Amino acid sequence: MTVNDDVLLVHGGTPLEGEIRVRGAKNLVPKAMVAALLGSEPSRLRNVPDIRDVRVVRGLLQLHGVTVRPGEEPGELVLDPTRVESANVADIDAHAGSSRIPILFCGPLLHRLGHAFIPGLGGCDIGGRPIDFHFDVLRQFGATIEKRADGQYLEAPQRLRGTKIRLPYPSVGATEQVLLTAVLAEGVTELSNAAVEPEIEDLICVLQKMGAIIAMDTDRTIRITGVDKLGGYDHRALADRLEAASWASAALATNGNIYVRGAQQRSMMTFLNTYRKVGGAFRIDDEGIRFWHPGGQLKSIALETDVHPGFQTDWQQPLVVALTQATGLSIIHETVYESRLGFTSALNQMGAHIQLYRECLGGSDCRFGQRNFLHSAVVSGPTRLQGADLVIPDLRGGFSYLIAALAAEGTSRVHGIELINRGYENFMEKLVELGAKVELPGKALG
Ligand SMILES: CC(=O)N[C@H]1[C@@H](OP(=O)(O)OP(=O)(O)OC[C@H]2O[C@@H](n3ccc(=O)[nH]c3=O)[C@H](O)[C@@H]2O)O[C@H](CO)[C@@H](O)[C@@H]1O
Ligand SMILES: C=C(OP(=O)(O)O)C(=O)O
Repeated sequence: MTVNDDVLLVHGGTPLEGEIRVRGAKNLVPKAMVAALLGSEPSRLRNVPDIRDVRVVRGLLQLHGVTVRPGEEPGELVLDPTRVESANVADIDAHAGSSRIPILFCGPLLHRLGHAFIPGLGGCDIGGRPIDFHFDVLRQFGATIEKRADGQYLEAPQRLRGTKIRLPYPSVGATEQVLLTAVLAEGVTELSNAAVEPEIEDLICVLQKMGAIIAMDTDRTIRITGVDKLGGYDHRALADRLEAASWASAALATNGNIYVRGAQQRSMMTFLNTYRKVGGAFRIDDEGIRFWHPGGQLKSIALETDVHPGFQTDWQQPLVVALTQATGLSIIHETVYESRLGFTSALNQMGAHIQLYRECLGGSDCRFGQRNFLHSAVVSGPTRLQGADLVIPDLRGGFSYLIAALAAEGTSRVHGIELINRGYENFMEKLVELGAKVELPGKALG
C-alpha cells in the first residue's frame, strides 16, 4: 500500500497485539550508504528499511555518480561508487531540507573530488540543531568552508590531514563526520569526547570492513589511522532500537502485547531497565523481544535522557505517552535537545497532565539549565485520554501521537502522518497487523 493521504483516523481503545519486524536502523543505514562513497569497489548493505531517509540518501548518492540497485535478497542494496569522479551533479537544491544526512557527505566528497556542496539540512525540529562542531572539525582536517545562500561550499586545497579533536559534547553526527573524514586522511586522528551510540559502533564495523583502522577506547576516545585506499563492504545493518522501543511503548500504553522481531537486547539495555521499572514486561529470545503490559498499575519514574549508554532521547517521546498511564508523578529531564517536550501540549488536550519546567529536574544539571528552555516535565497519572485532532510535529512526536490516539477513548484525526514514513517502515501496515482500528479517509486499509 502506498500512503498518499496525510490524515489518519484512529479509533482508540483497542490493545495492540501481534508481531511486527524491525529492520536496519534509520540512524545507521543512511550513514553506511554514505560510507560506500569512500570505497574504490561496490558495497553491499543488507537489512535496509524502506523509509524516506534511505530514499533521500539514495537520491543524493545517485546524483553524485553512485549506482544504487537492489541486491539479491529483499532489503539489500548494492552501491557502486566507481564513477563518482565523472558525475555531473545537478539539481542538488531539490534535496535541501530533506534530512540531516547530507552533512556527512563532506569528508567522502572532499577526499574524492577535493570539493563538496552541502544543501540546507532537514531533520526533526526539536531544538536549534547547529552544525558548528561539524565545520570546526572539518577545518581542523584542513578543509575550507564558504557559506552560500543555498548551502555550504567546502574545498580541500590538499589531502586532508589527521588531527587531534575534542568535541565540546559527544555529538553523534560530529563523531560520524570525524570517522568518515579521518579514515582516508593522512596520519592519525585522535577524537576525544566522542559519541559511542551502537549505530556509531556499527558504522565503525562497516569502515573496518572497507579497510579502515579504527580503535575505540573505553573513555570516549577513538583513534583512526588514515589509509590511502578503501575497498567495499558487505554488511547487515544493526536493527533499529529506536523503532523497537516505540512499539514497546505502544504495547504498554494500549495494554497490549507485541513481539518485535529483530529487536536486540544489547543495544536496548538501558531502555529495558527503564521499561521494567515502569512495570512493563518483556521476554528476550534469539529472534526478538516480546513487550507487554502485565496488568495492574504502571509505576511512575524519574528519567533523564542522555548520550549512550544513557537513556536515548529518541526513546523519550513514545515512553512519555505510556507514563500518562502510570500512577503518581514521573519526572522527565531532556538533556540532549532543548525543545523536545513541546509535543506534550497536544497530550494535555487529550486529557494528560503534563507540566513543563525550565529548571533541570530530577538529578543533574545540563547544558539547558537557566537558559529559558522548557526541557523538564512532570507527568501526573494515570489519566484517561480522549480522541482529538492532532498535528504531527516531528518523527517521534508523531509516533507518540499515534500511540496516544490508540490508547484514547474515541476517534482522533492525526494530520501529517507522512512525516512518520521518514523513520518507520510500513507503519500503517504494522498498525493494521497489530489490530489497530485506523482508517485513511476514502481508502481501505489491511
Ligand atoms: C540521523 C541521526 O542519526 N539522528 C540522530 C542523531 O542526531 P544528530 O547527529 O543530529 O545529533 P547530535 O548528537 O549531533 O546532537 C546532540 C546535541 O549536540 C548539539 N550539537 C550537535 C552538533 C553540532 O555541530 N553542534 C551542536 O551543538 C545538538 O544541538 C544537540 O543538542 O543523534 C541524536 C542523539 O542521539 C538522535 O536524537 C538523532 O536521532
Ligand atoms: C531526531 C531524530 O532524527 P533526525 O536526527 O533524523 O532528525 C529521530 O530519529 O528521532
